[in-house]
Amino acid sequence: MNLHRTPIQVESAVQHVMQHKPAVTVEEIGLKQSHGRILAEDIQATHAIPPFPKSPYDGFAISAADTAKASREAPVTFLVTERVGAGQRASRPLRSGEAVRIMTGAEIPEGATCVAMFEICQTIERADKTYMTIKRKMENGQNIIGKGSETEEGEVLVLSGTRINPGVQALLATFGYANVRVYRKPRVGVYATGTELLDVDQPLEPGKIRNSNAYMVMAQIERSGGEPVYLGKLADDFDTCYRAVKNSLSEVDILITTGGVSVGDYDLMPDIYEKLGAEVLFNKIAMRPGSVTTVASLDKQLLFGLSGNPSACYVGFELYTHPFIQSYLGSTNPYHKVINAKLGSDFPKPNPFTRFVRGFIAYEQGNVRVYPAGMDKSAVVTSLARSNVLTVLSGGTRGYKQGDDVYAILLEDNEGAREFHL
Ligand SMILES: Nc1nc2c(c(=O)[nH]1)N[C@H]1C(S)=C(S)[C@@H](COP(=O)(O)OP(=O)(O)OC[C@H]3O[C@@H](n4cnc5c(N)ncnc54)[C@H](O)[C@@H]3O)O[C@H]1N2
Ligand code: MOO
Ligand SMILES: [Mg+2]
Repeated sequence: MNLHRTPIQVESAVQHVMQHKPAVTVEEIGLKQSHGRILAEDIQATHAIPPFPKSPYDGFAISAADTAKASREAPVTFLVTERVGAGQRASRPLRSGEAVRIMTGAEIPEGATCVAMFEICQTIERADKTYMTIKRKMENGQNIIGKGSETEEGEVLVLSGTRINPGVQALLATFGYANVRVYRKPRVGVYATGTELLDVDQPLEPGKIRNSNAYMVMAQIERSGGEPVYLGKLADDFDTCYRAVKNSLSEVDILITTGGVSVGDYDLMPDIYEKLGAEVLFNKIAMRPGSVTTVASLDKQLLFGLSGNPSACYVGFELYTHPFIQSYLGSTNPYHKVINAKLGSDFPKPNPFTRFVRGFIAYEQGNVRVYPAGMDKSAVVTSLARSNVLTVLSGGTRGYKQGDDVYAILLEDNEGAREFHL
């Protein structure tokens, strides 16, 4: 076991991971299932919006020219010939002196050049006929949503690589995409290693703990857009772990293990990578927690050796596995967004390595503040429950004070970012 590892910088570790370009594949899925997926095709307007001139109001479709002389003193009267609701069409073109009672969204009848809202018109019933009077002049085109006024046919509206949000889904439906081409989700296998691990449904035993990492990581995979595949927990036995890891590689696109990456007697992952013939991209990063996060590559597949310590495991996933899953998804914004924020409370402990403090965001009097979510130790699990940001405290010899300017990495913003800089 080589006890001396050379730490690399966080950004450089991210680059090492992201230099691996996975072979993305595309699948076609139903529109209803597409929310949150990444588009693998541009969305082009298959027709103009609106596809016909339509009324934005409930009112009367008339010819504006007929109102040229209308005034309070001299109202103009129209014969109401028919009524059209949205989805209906007038039976014939409108003639001068006629009005069609029209509802919001209905097609403007031929011959009509404006719509007068009900509120400015008066309706009169006389001898079985309906008339409408108006006391003001209307303009040509007034209250008409013109054909193609929103978008023309053929316009590219959403680019491939974009996440499908509710608005994109509305566009897909508008243009008749009953099915849509999206990038296939990578299957991300998860093994939790550790002889001390109990299943969730097992009672506590002396010296043992329940396996929380696997469930945490599976939720992180889902949050990042991947498909988690739980492969189980493994006792710290070399042959068992080696065989399990080797055999699972053909079943998944990406493999995550938790635990066993440090320098302890039962930390088996370094030897497993060696026996597999995998190339270790890095096994020490200048960060806390998660400094022992290890990533190895084998036949174009990446193996993420996340730490066993829950907070270290969590941070290692968000910094390195998250963008890789996103790049598997063909996303043009694979990274978490990094924003400027003010530190909400003092953080007196200095650290030579950059810290990624699990925290939460608050908006106070127009300021974005970030607060630590609880105890800030690698072995801690409780603070993770309240975390939605990683506050970045650059390494150095000083602690941080309330109000200091810091970066915060947003974990629950699903738009992402094109680049990642700290
Ligand atoms: N001599 C040194 N010791 C350690 C170093 C070091 O540089 N020199 N690094 C420390 C750091 S930093 C970390 S982080 C941990 C990393 O440990 P491992 O990744 O090897 O993980 P394990 O030893 O397997 O477990 C560590 C810890 O986490 C608990 N654990 C493991 N799996 C789970 C799970 N699925 N759910 C919940 N908790 C889990 C395990 O019981 C241990 O308590 O090493 C330091 N040591
Ligand atoms: O890798 Mo350890 O989490 O730095 O604490
Ligand atoms: Mg260990």
